Order: sequence, then structure tokens, then C-alpha cells
Amino acid sequence: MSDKLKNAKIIFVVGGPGSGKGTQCEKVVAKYGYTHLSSGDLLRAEVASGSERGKQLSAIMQKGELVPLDTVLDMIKEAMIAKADVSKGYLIDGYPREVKQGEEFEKKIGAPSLLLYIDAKSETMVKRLMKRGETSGRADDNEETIKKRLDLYYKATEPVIAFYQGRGIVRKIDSEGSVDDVFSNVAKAIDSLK
Ligand SMILES: Nc1nc2c(ncn2[C@@H]2O[C@H](COP(=O)(O)OP(=O)(O)OP(=O)(O)O)[C@@H](O)[C@H]2O)c(=O)[nH]1
Ligand SMILES: Nc1ccn([C@@H]2O[C@H](COP(=O)(O)OP(=O)(O)O)[C@@H](O)[C@H]2O)c(=O)n1
Ligand SMILES: [Mg+2]
Repeated sequence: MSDKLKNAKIIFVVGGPGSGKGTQCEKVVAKYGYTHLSSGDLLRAEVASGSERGKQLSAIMQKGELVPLDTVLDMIKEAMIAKADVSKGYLIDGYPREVKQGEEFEKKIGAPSLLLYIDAKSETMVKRLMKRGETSGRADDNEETIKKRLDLYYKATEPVIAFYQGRGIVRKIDSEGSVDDVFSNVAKAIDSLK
């Protein structure tokens, strides 16, 4: 089955909560026709389905903790295979969250050719998330859970960036500016792939 993904172009999009990963991915889809898979969105879809598994996931996400690695990875892989015949490449948004997630992804799916590191200051991220929380309906967009997500990001996810820096595939994107300014740098990073 995973043969279908053997030559897939894979871009990891990593950054703190509220750094703007989802916003930039949408723009990449519009310009490059890549397939955008947000691991958080896949998990929220499972929660919305009302399944037993969704109920367990919901409790973990509300606490700002990480759900079991295999759960997310299986969902991503399934979604990738479903698009394999039409996809020009994949943006894997919000994954890997820890080095182990990256290692398992490579074992089961393949290696990324680029890691976009969307970087904003923690104050900026908190501000954006509190604002988003006014309308997002996301159970984790509240002050207490935001703090936990940030802590976990610095502890577990930043090492992911260092890990891939060692391979020379990281492009750091300053995400403090306007959406369009940030995107012009994202586009440069993607263009450098070809
Ligand atoms: N000023 C400014 N605001 C932005 C930018 N990118 C995103 N935002 C806002 O910040 C909030 C978070 O952006 P998202 O794209 O949802 O962030 P994310 O990284 O996907 O966040 P998580 O899903 O929580 O991981 C949204 O309300 C955006 O409108 C940016 O470049 N500049
Ligand atoms: N690879 C992933 C992605 C998300 N998640 C869970 O889903 C929640 C929301 O993920 P997200 O990517 O939409 O949002 P942020 O936490 O990055 O703001 C996280 O806080 C985790 O509980 C996970 O456990 N593993
Ligand atoms: Mg997002």
C-alpha cells in the first residue's frame, strides 16, 4: 500500500501553537496545489465524529498533551494514500511533535525533503491564539491549555527542528510579520526545492 507514497514529495511544517502554520499552508495549497494535511485537523475530525476513539482523543487534546503516536501517524498515512494519485506533494502540518514521531513517520512513509520552521515569539503566539479563541470554538484555545501547549512545544517539538537541522533541510521562516510577508519567504523556500 505505502508503495503509492514511495516518491512523494513531503514537507514538514513545524512551529509553535498559533505560529501560523495553518494560515501559510492554505496559501501554499492555493499557489502550488500541494495537499495540506493538518494533524490537529485530522484529530479534530475524529473527535467530531463522536466515535469512542474520538472521545479519548478529545480529553487528551483539551489538556494540551500529545495523543498516542500511532493514532496520528495512521491517520496521516491514510489521508496521504487517499490523495496519492492526484497529489503534487504533501504539507504535513503540526507533525512531528517530537523526534520519535519523525522517526516513525520515516519508517512507515518516507523522508521529508524540507522542514518549514514557522517561528514566532511566544507572546505573539499567545496573542494570536487568544484572539482566534474568540471565534474558533476550539476547546484548547483557552489561556490554561495554550500555556501547556507552548511548554510542550519548547520541550518536545523544538528538538525536532534541531534533529532535522543536522540533515540540512530546515528553512526557518520569521512569522512575526504580515501573512503576505511571511508567505513570500515560504514561497522562496519551496521554490528552492525545484
Ligand atoms: N499578524 C499575523 N497573524 C497571523 C499570521 N499567521 C497567522 N495569524 C493569525 O494567528 C492565528 C493562528 O494561526 P493558525 O494558522 O491557525 O496557526 P497554527 O500554527 O496552525 O496554530 P495551531 O493550529 O494552534 O497549531 C490565526 O488567527 C491567524 O489569523 C501572520 O503571519 N501574521
Ligand atoms: N501530531 C500531533 C498533532 C496534534 N496533536 C494534538 O492535537 C492538539 C491540537 O494540535 P494543532 O496542531 O491543531 O494545534 P497546536 O497545539 O499546534 O496549536 C495538540 O495540542 C495535541 O493534543 C497531537 O497529539 N499530535
Ligand atoms: Mg493549525
